[in-house]
Amino acid sequence: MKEIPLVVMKNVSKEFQSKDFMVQALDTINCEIYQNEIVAIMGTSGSGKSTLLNILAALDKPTHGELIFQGVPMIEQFQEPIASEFRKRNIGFIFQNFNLLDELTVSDNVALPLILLDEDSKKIAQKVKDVLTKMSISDLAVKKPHELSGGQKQRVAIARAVIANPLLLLADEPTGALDVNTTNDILTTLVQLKNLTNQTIILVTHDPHVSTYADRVLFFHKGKLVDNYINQVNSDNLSMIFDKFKNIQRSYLNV
Ligand SMILES: Nc1ncnc2c1ncn2[C@@H]1O[C@H](COP(=O)(O)OP(=O)(O)OP(=O)(O)O)[C@@H](O)[C@H]1O
Repeated sequence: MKEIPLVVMKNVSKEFQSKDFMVQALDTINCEIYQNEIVAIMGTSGSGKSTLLNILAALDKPTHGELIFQGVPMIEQFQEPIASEFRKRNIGFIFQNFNLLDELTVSDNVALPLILLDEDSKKIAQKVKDVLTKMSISDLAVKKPHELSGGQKQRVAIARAVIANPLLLLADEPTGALDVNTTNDILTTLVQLKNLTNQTIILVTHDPHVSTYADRVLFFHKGKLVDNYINQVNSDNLSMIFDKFKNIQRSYLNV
């Protein structure tokens, strides 16, 4: 039996109309994302990556086309207050700059999504304990974000993103502020998380090395989905991804 995709995009387009001209941020995107996949999104600046993440998170609405989430067309999910309810229940966010609240402890930062879901405080305490253990950061529970390294901050942010068991994790340059070793450590953690919990992760990156950790790489150019590379076992994926990205950049620069 064929697996039902977690997300289906059918002819999804997004246009931004300003006073004098129109920007085609996304142009007729057709794509399926499956459960338990890590999908990397690469593309030149302005190719529509952030617009795509915003639409997947119901922070913005496509101008044309259809999004189907778990087999159900998203219609009212693009309208508040249903949109924020949809996000709370289904989407976890990971950002380049972590977006932790400085005045709260690690535990309180991680608890936030469950507080927003009005969960019982005893349950929250147990879930926070469990997720901190899973992320190997139990020893950081009472620290404040300013006392942590970049890698530790991102681990806390990942714990916060997954504590409510969202179906989809959206990560915008999750390792953009980290050094190479910490980047590898965080990406290995995301892969383990995916294997452990069947998590689906969509991450935007400019870095071909980061994309080698994904199952699949989608390449965007001028709002179009122009290529799709499946990482292979025992293959030089880095060179393949690097070449594809370079070609897209070349055509962008017209050289
Ligand atoms: N709110 C908006 N109003 C008008 N134009 C917008 C808006 N948001 C994005 N755009 C335009 O849509 C296009 C795609 O933008 P987007 O931010 O999705 O690109 P990106 O691939 O994420 O770029 P980057 O890698 O630089 O972050 C760009 O031309 C951008 O200027």
